[in-house]
Amino acid sequence: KNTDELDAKAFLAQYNSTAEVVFNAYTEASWAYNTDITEANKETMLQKNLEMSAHTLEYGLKARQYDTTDFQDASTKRIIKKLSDIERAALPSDQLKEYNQLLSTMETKYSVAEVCRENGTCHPLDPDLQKIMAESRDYDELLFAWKGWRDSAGKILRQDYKRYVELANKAATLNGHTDNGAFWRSLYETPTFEQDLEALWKELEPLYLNVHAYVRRALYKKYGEKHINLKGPIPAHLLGNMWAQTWSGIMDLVMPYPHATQVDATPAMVAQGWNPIRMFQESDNFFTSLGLTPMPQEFWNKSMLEKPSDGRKVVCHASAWDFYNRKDFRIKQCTVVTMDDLITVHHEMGHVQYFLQYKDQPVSFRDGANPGFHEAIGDVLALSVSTPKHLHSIGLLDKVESNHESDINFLMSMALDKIAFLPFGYLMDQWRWKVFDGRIPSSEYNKEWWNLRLKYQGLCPPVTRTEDDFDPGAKFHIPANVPYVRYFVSFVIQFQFHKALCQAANQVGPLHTCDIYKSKEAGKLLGDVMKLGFSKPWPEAMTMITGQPKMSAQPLMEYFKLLIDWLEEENNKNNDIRGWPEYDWKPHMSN
Ligand SMILES: CC(=O)N[C@@H](CC(=O)O)C(=O)NC[C@H](CC1(C(=O)N[C@@H](Cc2ccc(O)cc2)C(=O)O)CCCC1)C(=O)O
Ligand SMILES: [Zn+2]
Repeated sequence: KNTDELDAKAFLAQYNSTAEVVFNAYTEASWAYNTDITEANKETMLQKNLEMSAHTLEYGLKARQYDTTDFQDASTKRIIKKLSDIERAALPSDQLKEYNQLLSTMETKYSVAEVCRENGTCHPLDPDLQKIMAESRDYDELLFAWKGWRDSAGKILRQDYKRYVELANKAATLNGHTDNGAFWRSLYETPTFEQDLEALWKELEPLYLNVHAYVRRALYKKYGEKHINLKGPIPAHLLGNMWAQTWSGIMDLVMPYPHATQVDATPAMVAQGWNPIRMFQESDNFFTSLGLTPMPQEFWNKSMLEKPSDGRKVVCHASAWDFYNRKDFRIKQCTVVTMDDLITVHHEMGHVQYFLQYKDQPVSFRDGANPGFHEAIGDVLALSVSTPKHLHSIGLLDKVESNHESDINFLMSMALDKIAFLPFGYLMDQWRWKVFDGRIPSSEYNKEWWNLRLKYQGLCPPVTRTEDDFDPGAKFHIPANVPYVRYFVSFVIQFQFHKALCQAANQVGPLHTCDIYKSKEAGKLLGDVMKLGFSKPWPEAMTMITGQPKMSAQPLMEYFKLLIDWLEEENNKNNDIRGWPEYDWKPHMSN
């Protein structure tokens, strides 16, 4: 083994400069494919992916030659260790080709899927089916979209997925992991990661049960006892979202005080003629108000901020892209003019801000401190933007009342996204970790999916599901091979960051009214952590922001304190039970 540290540093310098070229070539090809799905673009992307894996293999095998035990430089040790895991490049070349082919096939099938009516009109997920799921209040119309999407996008992926699992696991074991889920969890460098997550969930579950009970009562009023059992799970297609992962789509059905102030800025955005560019400029303005970096001109020139109208097939699922040349950063988003998408704009811009802040790190450190950090940045700023005070300041709410009823309305709208999301963010990778480690065989993919959906979210399918279905495949991240527990982590830590930044900004008053807009102190705190990238273990980054190294549910619960007390009282008044003891109840099925 080579113990020469200077030799290792020279090796890493060579890695870094060659990696930028190879990663850039692949990212350009992937962008070309994602923004114009054609066979030719797919072939080019697959070719560039193979070239990137060849580079990873060559340098990974060399990295493994070093014994870094006595190295002085912590960064050199850290990069050598990271390069030594060569992921899919460990596969024999024919299986690597098969694996890459599977991934692009699954993502393509998902992205081009649509649901057709008897009259022949067909609906893509974006924007058609998403709009139906958020806006329709017709039980059967919702069922048409919900079942149709799973028939068109989920079902057809089952066999591809089964083979993908085998190859992903093979690559993981060739890199010394027990399975692919263990590899994914290793990115958090936290031996107690699973226990920590379970402890957070146990702390937060009572909040979710109160929101679930309250929303179930509202849906009971709307859809009646044929479709809602006040002691049972909620049919999964009634929550305002295709996956019931966020529930703000049904805010109109659950608003506690309909006569208090509105919280939805969408009508004002539309009335004032906002367009996608304006939404991104507004977000850029918020970031620069904190003293963070403005989007470079190349971002505005090369991003795809709207669904193309020239008939091109694109991957509409929003995403942020680092082209690994320290200059080129883009967002691809089929933006629609709604408050929901203004939040997503901030989420994606948070990724690009992170790219900008760590762009001068070695390539191996151009990542979040952990994947949850990368997901949290944009959402932290969105917590300030979402306040009635801020929306009023940018002309999207005509009046702001700071009274109890308006507070409860606002907190309910936030809870329908942030609290409703927690069980979904947690269960997605519980299902995948069990698939990867074999606890869920392919013969039980769908049964176990619905067991987790019942256990954590208290949902049931509106129609019978069988193993002919593959409902997990109907959620982007599953066919797209994108881990998901990062979002659960993000939804917890973003409130820790929000609290810390509000303190840095000398904001007084309750956490849910804090707006860090224009605070250079808050911006510096966040910017300094983003500059680190992946160069330090994430507890160090957590300590830089919050003064302590752990994930904590306390700031989230502090933020929602008023609502938690109100819900407890309201659900008691209605004699509503928390949970779904009649767990095997099934909704009436008309057809
Ligand atoms: C090249 C590349 O892939 N880059 C990565 C970023 C990176 O790794 O650098 C990336 O852009 N990933 C796409 C993904 C998109 C979105 C998403 O999928 N969100 C989750 C969960 C959620 C839900 C509500 C919410 O408020 C926040 C998150 C979902 O919708 O289920 C869609 C809407 C928001 C974020 C993303 O941005 O995380
Ligand atoms: Zn994200």
